[in-house]
Amino acid sequence: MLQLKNIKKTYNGKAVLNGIDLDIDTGEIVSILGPSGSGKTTLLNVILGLTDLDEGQIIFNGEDLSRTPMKQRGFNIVFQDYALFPNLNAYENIIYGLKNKPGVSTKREVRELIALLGLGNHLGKTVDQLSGGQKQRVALARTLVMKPRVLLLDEPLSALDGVIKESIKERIKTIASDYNLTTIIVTHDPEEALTLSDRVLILNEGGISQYSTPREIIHNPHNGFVRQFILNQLEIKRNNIFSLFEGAYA
Ligand SMILES: Nc1ncnc2c1ncn2[C@@H]1O[C@H](COP(=O)(O)OP(=O)(O)OP(=O)(O)O)[C@@H](O)[C@H]1O
Repeated sequence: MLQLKNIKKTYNGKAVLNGIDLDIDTGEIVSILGPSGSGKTTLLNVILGLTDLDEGQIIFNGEDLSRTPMKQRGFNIVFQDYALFPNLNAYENIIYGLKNKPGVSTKREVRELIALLGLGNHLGKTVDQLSGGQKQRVALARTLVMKPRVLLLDEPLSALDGVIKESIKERIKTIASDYNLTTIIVTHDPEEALTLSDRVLILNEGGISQYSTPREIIHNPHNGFVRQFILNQLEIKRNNIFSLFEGAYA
């Protein structure tokens, strides 16, 4: 279990995270959802160890990691822009991290992961020959071969379109369940958060507005912000689609 206790972070005198308390069960998918500037990326970076926290604790399976350097936490992130090495092909990108830590994944495990992510036919392609969805899967594979203890994903679906988005979503769910891997995802899209996650953390101005299952958020929004920001966005999306066809059957 990953526990965040009273996490605080201030930039230039402004509280960006103002006391976040959170428990995430092992194998759970949690989305961090909120408007621009609400502190999503800062929270992700604090968990990763890229950003130091000012106050509070990060406890993983009972071990206090609050001051543990990023590399020793054993958490790993897929960045929004994938950050693949352009001079390497897909396969070389996937196994890159194993050069320094051989044996973390066996050849068989790497093969299984490549099959799971449907990358078998794309291994020889250079990065610029890969589509957005393929790049995302290579980035996921490259991270997963290192067997992170927690997987962090920064806006993993934002650059992808409809069908590809659904396919990546399903793969993320499969990975979290097959590997019992705690997965934390930053998104600004309520639909993504609600359809992908076991629980959704809704941030507003550095504080928790609601932390619940998608079902609970839909049926029992805890406050006006959740209703306004999250549910209204979904309603607007829905109405936009339905208004397109209004009168079509008249
Ligand atoms: N390194 C930094 N130095 C100063 N201020 C920062 C720094 N990083 C983030 N901030 C500020 O902290 C606040 C939260 O930023 P953060 O990037 O966490 O928000 P976010 O919810 O991820 O936003 P977005 O959806 O736009 O990416 C913003 O006001 C931002 O300007």
